[in-house]
Amino acid sequence: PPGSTLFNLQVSQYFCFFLYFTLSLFFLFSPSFFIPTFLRVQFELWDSDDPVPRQELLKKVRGCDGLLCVLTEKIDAEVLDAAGPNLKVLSTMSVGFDHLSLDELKKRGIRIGYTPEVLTDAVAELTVALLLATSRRLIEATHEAKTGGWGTWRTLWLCGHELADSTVGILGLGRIGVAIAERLKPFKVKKFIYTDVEPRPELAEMIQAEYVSMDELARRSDFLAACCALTPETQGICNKKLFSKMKSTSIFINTSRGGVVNQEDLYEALSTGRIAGAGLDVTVPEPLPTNHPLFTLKNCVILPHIASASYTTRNAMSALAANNLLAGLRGEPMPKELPL
Ligand SMILES: O=C(O)[C@H](O)CO
Repeated sequence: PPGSTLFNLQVSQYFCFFLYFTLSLFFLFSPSFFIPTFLRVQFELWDSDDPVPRQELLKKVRGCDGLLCVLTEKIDAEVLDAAGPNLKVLSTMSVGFDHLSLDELKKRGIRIGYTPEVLTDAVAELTVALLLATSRRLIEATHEAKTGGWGTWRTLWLCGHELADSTVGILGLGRIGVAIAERLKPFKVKKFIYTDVEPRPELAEMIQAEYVSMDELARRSDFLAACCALTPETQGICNKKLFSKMKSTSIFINTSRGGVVNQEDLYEALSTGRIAGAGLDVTVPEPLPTNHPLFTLKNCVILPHIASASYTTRNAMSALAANNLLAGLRGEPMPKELPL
């Protein structure tokens, strides 16, 4: 009878069926049903490997709902003002976010996607390669071999420093620091030490790393790898004070951001033999001018910011960046969202 639970149940069953049927027909005959979501987004592509010129970016970003950028684009108040109030999502194809004005983005309620984890293996691998190239003087050695410097076998010629029995220090322990240590362990490293704003017990346990002060990190490390993000706190943190405490046989490696190093201080430390060598994948500025003093040093190996440059990783980064953007535009949780 009307009013009873059974009636309500039947009515709601009929209603659900009707709804289901109507919606099915609608989707079946709606052209948009056959179009994947990404095609329903209108987008403009900067189809070049060179960075988009600033003026072009300021012009093209106007009225956009989302923006996908790489680390060469400085996303600051000027870009966000040019974009206007439509902009809801920013997706950067990078794990680093020092090119983004976080305060400005937060103020405007713009969500941010980034690409951690997918590049950890590639960056760790390159860091190890750079460390070995620097400590075993590979670049100098190939140069000597090619240019006639290779004479008879000589006892101390091109001797470097080995990892076996060494202490490796990590400045800023995160996923990448752990991945570097995991790869270095088979080289018979004796001890891993690290410093950070606070101890990171879960990560440290994975590599049996000891938490130490910055001073101790400098004094004890035979190899010191900077793996920290560039923040106002870490800006120029690898400076004269740090280098002056390091062993004269130690090797400094940086695959994080050039801004964490005071390059004048590093030049002095390297040119005076205060430390044995440095391997840098990142510098300030990028590209580093070819007449920069650091390029004159044999004990400094400089790479052009290629730590994540493997086909697999760059593909994974771009897919993740696109998926972050689409999820953000749909108002859904992003696969990797930067908490603000
Ligand atoms: O921040 C990053 O993602 C790296 O520096 C480049 O891959």
